[in-house]
Amino acid sequence: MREEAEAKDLWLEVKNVYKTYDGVRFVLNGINMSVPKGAIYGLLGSSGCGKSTLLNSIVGLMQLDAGEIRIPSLGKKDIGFMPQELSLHDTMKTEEVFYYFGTLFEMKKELIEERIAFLTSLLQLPKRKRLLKTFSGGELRRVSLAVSFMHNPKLMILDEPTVGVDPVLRQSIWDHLLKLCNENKMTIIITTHYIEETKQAHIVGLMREGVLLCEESPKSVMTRLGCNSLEEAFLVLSKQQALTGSTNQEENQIKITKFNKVLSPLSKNDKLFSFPRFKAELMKNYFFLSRNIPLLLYLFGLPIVSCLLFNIGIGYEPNNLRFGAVIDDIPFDTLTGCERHLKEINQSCNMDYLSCQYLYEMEKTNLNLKVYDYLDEGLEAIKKNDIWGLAYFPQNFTRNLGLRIEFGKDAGSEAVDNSLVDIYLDRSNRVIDELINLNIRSSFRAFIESLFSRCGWQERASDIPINFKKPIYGILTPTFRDYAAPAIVVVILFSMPLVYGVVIIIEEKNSGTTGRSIAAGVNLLEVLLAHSVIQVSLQAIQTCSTMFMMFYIYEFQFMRPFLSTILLFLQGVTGVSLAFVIAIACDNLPIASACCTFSVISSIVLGGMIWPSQGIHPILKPISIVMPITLPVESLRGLTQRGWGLSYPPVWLGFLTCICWTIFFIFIVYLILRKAKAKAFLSKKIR
Ligand SMILES: Nc1ncnc2c1ncn2[C@@H]1O[C@H](COP(=O)(O)OP(=O)(O)OP(=O)(O)O)[C@@H](O)[C@H]1O
Repeated sequence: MREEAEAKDLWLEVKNVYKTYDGVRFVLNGINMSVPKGAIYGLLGSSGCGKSTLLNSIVGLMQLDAGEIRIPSLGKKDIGFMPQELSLHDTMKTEEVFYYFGTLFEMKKELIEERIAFLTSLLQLPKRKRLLKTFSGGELRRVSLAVSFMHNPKLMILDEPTVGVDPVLRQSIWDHLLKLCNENKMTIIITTHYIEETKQAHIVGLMREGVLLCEESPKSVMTRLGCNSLEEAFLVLSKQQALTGSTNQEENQIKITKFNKVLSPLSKNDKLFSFPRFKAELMKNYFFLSRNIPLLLYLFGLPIVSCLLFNIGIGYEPNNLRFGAVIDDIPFDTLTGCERHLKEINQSCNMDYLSCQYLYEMEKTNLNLKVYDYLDEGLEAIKKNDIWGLAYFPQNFTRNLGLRIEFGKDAGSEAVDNSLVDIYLDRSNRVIDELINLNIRSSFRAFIESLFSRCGWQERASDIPINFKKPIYGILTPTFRDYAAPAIVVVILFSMPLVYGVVIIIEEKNSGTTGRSIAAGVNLLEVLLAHSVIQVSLQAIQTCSTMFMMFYIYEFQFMRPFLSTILLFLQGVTGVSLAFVIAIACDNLPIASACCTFSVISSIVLGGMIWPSQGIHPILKPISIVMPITLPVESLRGLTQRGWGLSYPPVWLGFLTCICWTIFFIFIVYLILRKAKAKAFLSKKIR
């Protein structure tokens, strides 16, 4: 086969190729094409006839349904490809684009500079320091054309390079192409809408509805059909095709099911990994990131802002909670009256007005008391949301409580029953309800302690006989913030790379940048490795800034700093690898965003941030345990709050979880990429 093509001196042969996107209509419908060495091959056809599909299939970015592409003597490095769309990051400068492709093609710096100077003058490119996003459409096409010339390839594949270019420049591009063919024996395949300009080509292929209607020199086709222009010849051939109806869509449908999926030889890379290509990718990612100030602010600012918000917004006790009281056992009907009385009793052992004494302690908490005259009035206030609850002191409360305190176990049941304070609550808000409950109990203890102290009785005898000693781990009075802090740190570091990675990779994919790089020789391993290096570096910075905020500025308990840092870093790497899975598997940004949101929300809900994983429903428990953040959160608690080391199972299980998930995600990425379909998918926007 190879010998056959070489014998004919063909650089490229396309044999009987078929391609359908929807399984119904054939965009390429049995195309045969032969491109001799050193020729300009003009591929002509109306919009949508399949030209770009054919070119993309030739450079290996698309899978064919049947047929064969033969490129016997050329590798990826020998091809210069200019896709129909720009497929370059528009936040890069012209010179950066040149350096990116130059590095990728392993060109020396001097040679790159030489080519920049030459191509800038030939194609009248704008200044090399300008960002692509400031260019007009025509200027962008010229830059795109220039980079495909960059490395003096043997075969140029140009998809509409002259669109939007003024006629004089168009002619000079054609002159240059002819010169390259004549002097350098370069072979060029060029598609264009301007049919007449292909008169200068050595061969024209006229394409319609996925079929090549003819393939011969412009002169020969015009002579054969007796036409004065190529435009006219194309019209005649199109009419003939319409009359014979030679597209045979149904027949082909049957044929194709028998064929295997076909890829161009150019889809293969010479090496699994090349350092210059990796370096070029790294360079491109760096340029992209360094130009994107909002993105940088997001990446470096968000961990800090999240920590700030967490510390400002979460865990502080709600204060000024409105609470009512109805006092039926004493003549004072306002708190002011109570206060006046309390001043009178001063430090004495006074057993009068005990409801007042209790309310006085209650007011010292974060309850904002309001006294009502009647119980109904107070209950109405709860219903109207004026107060969160109400304490009702029945008649003779003071006398009965006094009896209860004085006679203890000998106090009669009447004294016990009538010394109760009735509490009515709006329990619709669990957190506030718990807080009010706590305040009611703690102020009662304070009131009894104060009474015992003033009466010279053993103060401690009034307390419940339970003594909380200094905690073995943790602090004496932990708050919700202490509980949630390790989880929020893990969630931040897991979700940050997730969002960033997915957005960047999908954006690159959809803009065709990845596809163009792949056509130029980069492989997906290099693309992902370059992204990994950038992401892991960002991850390291984000880990340090998050830890600085939480453990240095906000002084959360922090033991085992080294192991904690490693764990958090690994957690971020898990996020990066999950980002790769989502970005490669998902078709578009909204679906990918939904996947990210789901991953983050399920991690927060099931990962032990809001509620301990030990209390999760038995059905969800196994899922919760294997979630990427559940065990790492426990591990971080063990490290920072208990000072445990790697020998403790809760600690090493966290590390193991991160490592296992990372390996699993990388394996999924590998499986997806192994499918040739993914290659076409990655470049689906290259048109
Ligand atoms: N990814 C895709 N999924 C589905 N259909 C597609 C896809 N890409 C192209 N097509 C369809 O295939 C047909 C051929 O498209 P192609 O881009 O190859 O045409 P073309 O000849 O290059 O057109 P133009 O000159 O306008 O660029 C069109 O009808 C187009 O809508």
